[in-house]
Amino acid sequence: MSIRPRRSVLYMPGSNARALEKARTLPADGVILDLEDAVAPDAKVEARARVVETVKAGGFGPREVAIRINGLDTAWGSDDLDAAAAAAPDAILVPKVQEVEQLVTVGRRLKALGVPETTRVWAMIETPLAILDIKAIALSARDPLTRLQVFVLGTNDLAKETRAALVPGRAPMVAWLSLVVAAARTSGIDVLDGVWNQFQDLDGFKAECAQGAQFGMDGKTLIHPSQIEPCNAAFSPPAAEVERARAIIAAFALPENAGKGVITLDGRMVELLHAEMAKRTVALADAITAKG
Ligand SMILES: CC(C)(COP(=O)(O)OP(=O)(O)OC[C@H]1O[C@@H](n2cnc3c(N)ncnc32)[C@H](O)[C@@H]1OP(=O)(O)O)[C@@H](O)C(=O)NCCC(=O)NCCSC(=O)C[C@H](O)C(=O)O
Ligand SMILES: [Mg+2]
Repeated sequence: MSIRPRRSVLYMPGSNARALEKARTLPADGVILDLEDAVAPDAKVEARARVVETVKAGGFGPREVAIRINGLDTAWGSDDLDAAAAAAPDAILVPKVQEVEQLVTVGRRLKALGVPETTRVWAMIETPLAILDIKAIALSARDPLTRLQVFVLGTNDLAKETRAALVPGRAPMVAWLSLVVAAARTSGIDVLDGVWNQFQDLDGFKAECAQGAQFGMDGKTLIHPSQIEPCNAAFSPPAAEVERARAIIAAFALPENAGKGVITLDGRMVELLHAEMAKRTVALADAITAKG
């Protein structure tokens, strides 16, 4: 089982040269070089050129690199997509995806441009229509044309579009967040939680990381470097969980348990499904260790 950790993915405005420079050294699992909401209209064209140059220059090591383009219904989206395609990052993040057709359009363009299949598509889930049509959007990942790999929650836009409050604990959004995770799991899509805006409130941030991890999300999107380390910790399997997972795998490998579907380990029932979960936990832990 091969897993790419996506615990922490840091946005940086494409217009901020200093931030882009730091992208190669920060301990985030990934970075999103943003051309959309973090960049003012007057700075969009210059930011696009800077982001493309940055990605082409490489040097990101194990960090996954995504470019967030503007929507294809804006004045910049089409040129952003062509420019991002030429830079061939690990992923192109499409904002405000709310119907499958948007992903098909992007997939067709990448194919027509001959972009290597290693460049995948990530979709921002941040509108009411996306939430209501999340099953169809997730299932579209089964068509290789879409290259769909990751859902990125846009909780700020969700708050804007629905008028739901952004409050600690996120009670107004809980149903949407867990629905997105369930849909993603139908089609092998990873889920990144939305950002925590009050970046100086690290306790609040840690609580939201823990909540995202409990929902089953794979990681969280970030806005400030100070959020990276606590986020990595929150989305890494705890040592005790990894130890227990290794014990479960070892127990099922014992000759006396051969062919069994259920066993007892330390007074608890353990089924083969727990062994499958344990293998994933160990694979994730090993992938994190391998990153160094
Ligand atoms: C939020 C910020 C504007 C704060 O900036 P600032 O006050 O300058 O931060 P600091 O002085 O504390 O910075 C300290 C050093 O860290 C570097 N830094 C800061 N932020 C980043 C970053 N994101 N990436 C890389 N490096 C960063 C500074 O350069 C300083 O470095 P040094 O010079 O060496 O001391 C700012 O953090 C920021 O712009 N964050 C990103 C904002 C962003 O990208 N927003 C868009 C994505 S969020 C979104 O759109 C969500 C979604 O769509 C939704 O709907 O919810
Ligand atoms: Mg948004």
